[in-house]
Amino acid sequence: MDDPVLLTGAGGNVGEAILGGIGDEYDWRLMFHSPPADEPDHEYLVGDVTDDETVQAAVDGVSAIIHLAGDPRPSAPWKSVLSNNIDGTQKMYEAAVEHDVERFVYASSNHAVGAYETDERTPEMYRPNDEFRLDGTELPRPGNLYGVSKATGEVLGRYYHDEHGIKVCNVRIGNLTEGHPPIDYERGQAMWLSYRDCAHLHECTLEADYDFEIVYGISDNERKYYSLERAKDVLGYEPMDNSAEWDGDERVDAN
Ligand SMILES: NC(=O)C1=CN([C@@H]2O[C@H](COP(=O)(O)OP(=O)(O)OC[C@H]3O[C@@H](n4cnc5c(N)ncnc54)[C@H](O)[C@@H]3O)[C@@H](O)[C@H]2O)C=CC1
Ligand SMILES: O=C1O[C@H](COP(=O)(O)O)[C@@H](O)[C@H](O)[C@H]1O
Repeated sequence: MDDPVLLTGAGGNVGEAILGGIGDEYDWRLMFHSPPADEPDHEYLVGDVTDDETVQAAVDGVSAIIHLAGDPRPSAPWKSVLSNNIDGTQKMYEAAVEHDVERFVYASSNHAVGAYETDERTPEMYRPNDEFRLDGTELPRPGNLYGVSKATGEVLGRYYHDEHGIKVCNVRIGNLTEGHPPIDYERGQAMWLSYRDCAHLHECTLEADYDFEIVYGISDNERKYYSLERAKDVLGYEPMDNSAEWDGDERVDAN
């Protein structure tokens, strides 16, 4: 990839995981919401994804976008997700099409499908021997307004792909936690995404050949209710981590 890759939300947790793993592999253009404390190693700009001028400057000349910026709180109120997540994502797509960007990788969420976790299915579906799997072909089923905004971001991608041909990969990220899986949290362990798997998965989204995809972004956890088949088959994702190999913050079954 010769032209820069735009990473929005670069100062957040997912941005940190991506840059920590594949920071040296690409010519990045980073977008921050507020000025970074330390001088970044890459070209960067500061601004809001709902601001047209900033978005135009951010997108001009890039070949791909990994769009992370937004309000990540499952409890986020409508006003915030409407602006930061939905309007911000639509503006990014519009500019991407205008500037002939080849591919758009969108940070969707487990919360776009959170309401599949019904009282009848839980907590068994968080456990290794349960066979219930979501695979990305199911309809969105959000359990909160944040999830509604993430599902809407996926649908925006569907529209911009179908109408304008941009390659789109929606990554329904699980629970990104650094170092070890979430502790005493079965749901989080079932959808753990380690930092190194997060970086590798995003590298796959930048390299693989696809048109429009919805994949799950989790590690290869023994206990899981999201299928990784699509991410493996289409993107070539080869996750290295598994929450079942951990007892709290201790690795009990090292690779
Ligand atoms: N961390 C996780 O486990 C998961 C994260 N995600 C998604 O991944 C993305 C990144 O999440 P995190 O890094 O965890 O969150 P974060 O809060 O650490 O990072 C988000 C970044 O976006 C920036 N931002 C927010 N609104 C903005 C706006 N209007 N304009 C420009 N920048 C803005 C924030 O300043 C922040 O640096 C989010 O879209 C979130 O919904 C989805 C599922 C799980
Ligand atoms: O989309 C997200 O999901 C993760 C996991 O959800 P949780 O409700 O089990 O905590 C969340 O931690 C993250 O903040 C959010 O952006």
